[in-house]
Amino acid sequence: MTQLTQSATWQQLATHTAALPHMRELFEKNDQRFNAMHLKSCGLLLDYSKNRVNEETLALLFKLANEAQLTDKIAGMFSGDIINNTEQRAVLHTALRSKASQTINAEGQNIVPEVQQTLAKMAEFVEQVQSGQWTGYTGKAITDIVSIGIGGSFLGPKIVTQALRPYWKGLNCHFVANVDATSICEKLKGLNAETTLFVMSSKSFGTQETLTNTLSAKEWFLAQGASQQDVAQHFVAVTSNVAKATEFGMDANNIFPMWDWVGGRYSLWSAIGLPIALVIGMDNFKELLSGAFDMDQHFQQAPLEHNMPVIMGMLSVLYSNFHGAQSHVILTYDHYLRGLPAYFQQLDMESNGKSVTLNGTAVDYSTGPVIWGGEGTNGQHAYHQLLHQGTALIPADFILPLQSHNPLGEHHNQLASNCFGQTQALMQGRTYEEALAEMSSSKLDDAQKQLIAKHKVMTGNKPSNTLLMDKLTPPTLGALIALYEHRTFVQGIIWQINSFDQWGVELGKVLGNDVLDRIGAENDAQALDCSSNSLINLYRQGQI
Ligand SMILES: O=P(O)(O)OC[C@H]1O[C@](O)(CO)[C@@H](O)[C@@H]1O
Repeated sequence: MTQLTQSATWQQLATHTAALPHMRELFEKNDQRFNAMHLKSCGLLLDYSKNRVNEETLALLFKLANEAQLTDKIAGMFSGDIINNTEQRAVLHTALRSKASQTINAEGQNIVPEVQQTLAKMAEFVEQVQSGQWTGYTGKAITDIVSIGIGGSFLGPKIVTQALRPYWKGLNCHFVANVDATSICEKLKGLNAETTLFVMSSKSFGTQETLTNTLSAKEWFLAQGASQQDVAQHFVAVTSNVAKATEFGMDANNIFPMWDWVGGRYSLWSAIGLPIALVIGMDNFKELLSGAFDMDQHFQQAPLEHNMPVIMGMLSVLYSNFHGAQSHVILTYDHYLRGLPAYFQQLDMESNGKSVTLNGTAVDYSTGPVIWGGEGTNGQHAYHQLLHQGTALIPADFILPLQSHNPLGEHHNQLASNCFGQTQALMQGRTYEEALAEMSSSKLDDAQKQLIAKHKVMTGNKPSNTLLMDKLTPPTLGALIALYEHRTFVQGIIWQINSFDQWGVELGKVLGNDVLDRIGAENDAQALDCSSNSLINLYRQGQI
């Protein structure tokens, strides 16, 4: 057993959680439960009262957090400690939303001035493109941005741009990530090369999908009548590999920097967010940063007991390690936030999908759960069935802005009612007696009623958090995303894992390239396992 699972607090949590009454009972006995278990900060309200906790559970969870020296670890991340120990890097995405007056050192150097310079460069570029001063090769203003990237260099900009649709300033934005040619071909259909600007985002400038898509975009651009020297006007890059980007044909002035101390899935706050800024404007982009900054302050300063990311992170630990939960669902009751579950999936699963501790010991407890989800109310007519009556325990986060950007008749009342109704149903469930009573006026005979009642029973006691905001705005979105970033960090600290590397994903890249060589080779593949050899050879034949 590891020290963690042997610890007295861990053992106490195991005993305590097994004996905790049903949430229905906890609510019946305490009508102040919401008052005691909600928290407001950074434009967000977290109601965590519908969780399998009482004061003692929370006290034990905070004890566990203290034993993991969570407060010191938070301070360490913000001050640039090399916490990504396998890549020997600091983890300073928080510096990207810092104030100009701050000093934050990475490897002994204050990085705030570079961050500010990059923001200024972005602001200048955004202004030029939005105002029409930056023109395409025939002198026309830019109308469309095509953002090419993958993973962290794609999903953040895409989801944020989608979420902030009401703040768009006039430019259209299209995102290409998949190496499947269908993606880029479909996106380019209908675009005019004269008015299209490509933003190539790749920290390494070496990711196969992004390079291939960018080269295809360039070929398309040249095929439309543009020349090689027009490339610089239509292709800009965000990368830490300036040499490779200039080799590609980009003007060194149009290359926006990235740094080793920013992980891909934490990078939307950097120049990787350039497509966001082009679409919503630099002022709104800065508001997004300021919402995240507020959450950073809260995370660093609030006591653990009143700290939103800490509470959410520790609740996740509770369900993963003491209730056997293998997954966690994120349900956004806002159409603009429909992409957020996928973003949080990347954030959490790439960060906490680990099975050895920082010092290489195999864990003997569950780490990151599967994160999934979708938009309410659609899921209620599909997979919510399993949430209510399936055998797996799946903690849920419900996210709802109180005011809609599109107030229309009864829509928002219905949306909110569904959101609250779901959390209530999950918590209280329906007993056999209640199910039977509901059928009292039915003409069915008793045996049939009893049978159906059994099928209608919902055990309840299913945990959920509800996150509210007044309205979805750049700062509330910034705070919301930073909240989940820090929640992910908290879990990683308790589990003693490195939340900032991704060796599994890296292996996939290497093997993919190896297979590509074999697909293009002259002779049939033979050196791999028989399944891989056969699949490659079938592919070479082009038919089964
Ligand atoms: O920005 P790059 O270097 O193209 O990498 C893209 C993505 O690839 C990964 O390294 C792994 O897929 C992600 O972490 C990263 O965001």
